[in-house]
This record gives sequence, C-alpha cells and structure tokens, in this order.
Amino acid sequence: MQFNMIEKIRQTNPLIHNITNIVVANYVANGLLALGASPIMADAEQEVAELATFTSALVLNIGTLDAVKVKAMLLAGKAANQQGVPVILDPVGVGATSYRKQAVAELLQQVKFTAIRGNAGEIAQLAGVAWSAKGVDAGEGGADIAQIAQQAAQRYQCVVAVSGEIDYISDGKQLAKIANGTPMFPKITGSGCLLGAVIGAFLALDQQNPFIAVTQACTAYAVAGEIAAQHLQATQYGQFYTGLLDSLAALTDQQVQQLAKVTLLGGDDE
Ligand SMILES: Nc1ncnc2c1ncn2[C@@H]1O[C@H](COP(=O)(O)OP(=O)(O)O)[C@@H](O)[C@H]1O
Ligand SMILES: Cc1ncsc1CCOP(=O)(O)O
Ligand SMILES: [Mg+2]
Repeated sequence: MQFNMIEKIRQTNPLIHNITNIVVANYVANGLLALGASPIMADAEQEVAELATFTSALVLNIGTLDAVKVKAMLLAGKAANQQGVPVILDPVGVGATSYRKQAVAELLQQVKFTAIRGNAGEIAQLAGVAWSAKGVDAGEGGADIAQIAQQAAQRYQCVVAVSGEIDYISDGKQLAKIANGTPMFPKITGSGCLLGAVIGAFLALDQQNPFIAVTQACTAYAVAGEIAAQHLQATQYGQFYTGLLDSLAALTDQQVQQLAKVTLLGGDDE
C-alpha cells in the first residue's frame, strides 16, 4: 500500500465538524490541528445543518450523549448526507446502556455513514456478537474480531474499523489487519475518539476509496503512537498524551510507509 495522504491533508487543511463528548473535545481538536486538519466542534441544532455546506467531514461521537445532542447529530448527519459530506460514527460505550443502544440504532437508521470506528466491545455490540465490554473500554471477549468487523460492515453497508492491539478494517469484503500501535494508547482517554476524527480527515481527502482511506488513517495514527512511545517508560501516560500530538504533527508519509505493518486480505483479486 502506498501511503501518501498526510502530505495531502496538510496541503488542503480540511475542515472537520465534530459533535463529540465533553471528555475529549479539546484533545480531539488539538489532534486534528496537529495532523494538519482544521477542527470545528459545534453541537447547536440551529447551526449543525448549515455547517454541512462548507465542512469536509462530520464525526458523530456519542461518548456523553443526551437528547439535545442526539437531535443535533441527526440533523447534522442528514444534512451531511444531502451535501455528500462523509459521516463517521464513533459509538462510544454503545453496549453500556439501553439508551446508548437506542440512540445508535436511530442514528444508523436515519444517517448513512461512510465509516464506523470503535473498539472490539463497541463493534461486537453493533454486530450482534456476544462480548463483555467495560463501559467505554473494549473489555473481554472470545469472538473473532476480524469476523466482527466484516459482519458489522456488511450489516451497516460501510467501512468498519475495530481498534485495539491489532486494528481490523473491513468494507464487508476486503479486510486489513494493522499490527502497529502501543499499549500506551488505552492508558489515555480520548485516543480512540481522536482516531475517529483522524479517520474523518482522511475520508475528507478520499471518498472514492473509503476502505483505503480508513486503513491509511488507522495505520498512520498507530504509527504516530508507536513513535511517541518509543522513548517513554511504561507509566509515562502524561508524556504520551502530549507526545502523541507532537508525533502527529511531525509524522510523514515516509515514516508511515517504513513502519507500517499492514496485511490485506480478501477483495476481488483473491
Ligand atoms: N494493546 C494495544 N497495543 C497497541 N495499540 C493499541 C492497543 N490498544 C489500542 N491500541 C491502539 O489505540 C488506538 C485507539 O484505539 P482503542 O484504544 O481501541 O480505542 P478506544 O479508546 O475507543 O477503546 C488505536 O490506534 C489502536 O490501534
Ligand atoms: C471516559 C469517557 N466517558 C465517556 S466518553 C469518554 C471518553 C472515551 O474516550 P476513548 O474512547 O477515546 O478512550
Ligand atoms: Mg480509550
């Protein structure tokens, strides 16, 4: 795979609209800036549809959802669909409560998503596979994560990224396995949410081949984390939190090309 999208993101500086949670909003905005994209965080139902007329991607993250936010997400998502703006869903902690399940079901029914990004617990819930998630964290499960990604992609007709020690990306047919990353990632809050926004920035650049765009986004992000953790001790979570931003800002396509551990399976040529 040829990695060439980071330079393009820096050249075009796509504007990414995020309706996200109160825990991570600032970190996600800083992460998008570091990557070379431009964030706007906006939740008001009075403005979210208008934003779709000039933004390049929309990221809906249900981490701290409420009725007002879900209404804004539905308005924003439908407007983005009308304008041809790619929409990404981050179903944070979807298995934790019936309210989250119901809200995500409504979003999936009314909005066409280009990609869904979640950890194994979240995507297993969407795929209807048994898994023991722990709040917003992945938790434990015995099911085959590649299969979960594939099933969810087929069910929702979009690209699905399951993040974790290994990331699995599927469009229902093709499958990518990414073995990059660092165990520091789950030690800071917001690293999954920022990945959802980074996927938004990559999809803003390439809607023609969303499977490739999402695979490149997940690889670049995991490599950035790997570089950030290189000289850290295992407990330096705070350094990793800021170091990940520095690493995203300095990341090059050449670095990703050199360090990528991606396996592609399936598709037409197999
Ligand atoms: N044990 C791990 N080893 C290496 N990378 C990991 C590990 N766990 C998560 N990651 C990476 O962390 C990033 C965020 O994913 P994740 O922690 O799964 O999200 P979430 O915060 O939603 O649970 C991804 O790039 C993923 O590849
Ligand atoms: C802790 C927490 N609680 C509700 S949203 C949230 C942030 C989750 O962030 P991430 O999934 O990126 O770790
Ligand atoms: Mg996390």
